[in-house]
Amino acid sequence: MTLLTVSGLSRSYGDHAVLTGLDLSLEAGRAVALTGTNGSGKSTLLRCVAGAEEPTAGEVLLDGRPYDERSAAMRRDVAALLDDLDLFPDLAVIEHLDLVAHAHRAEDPEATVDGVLEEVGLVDQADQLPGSLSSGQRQRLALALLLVRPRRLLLLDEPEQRLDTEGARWLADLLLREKEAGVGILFASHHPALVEAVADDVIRLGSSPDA
Ligand SMILES: Nc1ncnc2c1ncn2[C@@H]1O[C@H](COP(=O)(O)OP(=O)(O)OP(=O)(O)O)[C@@H](O)[C@H]1O
Repeated sequence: MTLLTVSGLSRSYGDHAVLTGLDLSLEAGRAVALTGTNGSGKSTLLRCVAGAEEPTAGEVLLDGRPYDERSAAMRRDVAALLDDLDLFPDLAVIEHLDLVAHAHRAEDPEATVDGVLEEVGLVDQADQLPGSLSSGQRQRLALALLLVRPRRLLLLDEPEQRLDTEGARWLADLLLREKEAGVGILFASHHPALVEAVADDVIRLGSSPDA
């Protein structure tokens, strides 16, 4: 069964048609990259798939069924890093991770959180508040929030942003490991090396060449 199927997806803002009749499918353990110029519709597509935005036409199926973000069971399968990360200003890094791990009933939340802090390189920042993090550390926290919860589909909007060179390589390894674990990944990126390393298929939105 195909993990994610998007068919005939269109999204317009007024008379500006951003996406018209887009089709894609993604199998478990594979990755599809969305590339294209600024404004070509990558974030719009990810937001429509995540249920954060209503498509003008078309449908999004998860395991062959219409994706409904009101269903807790379906939400559990889909972990998204979009452009809208909201953090609690008075909860430390580790408290954010604890909260999400517990909310998603991770098997051993403490061990999961400790392992993820190590994985994303935030052990020394575990007790810091979000406002005191560097922008790259904040991005690492955003990624960590995906890793402490169950997931079968990752939706990632420019996951490489604000990461240093080593961080970008780590991210590629991380996403390859996610694929090996059977997770499907749909991600938008402006980072050719990440796309090359991780994507099985590339969908280029818009028509003019990417920068
Ligand atoms: N709420 C909105 N109202 C009007 N226009 C919008 C809205 N959201 C997005 N757009 C427009 O839709 C187009 C696609 O935007 P989108 O953010 O999907 O592009 P993108 O490919 O992700 O770009 P980038 O590479 O800059 O992240 C842009 O022209 C944008 O201005």
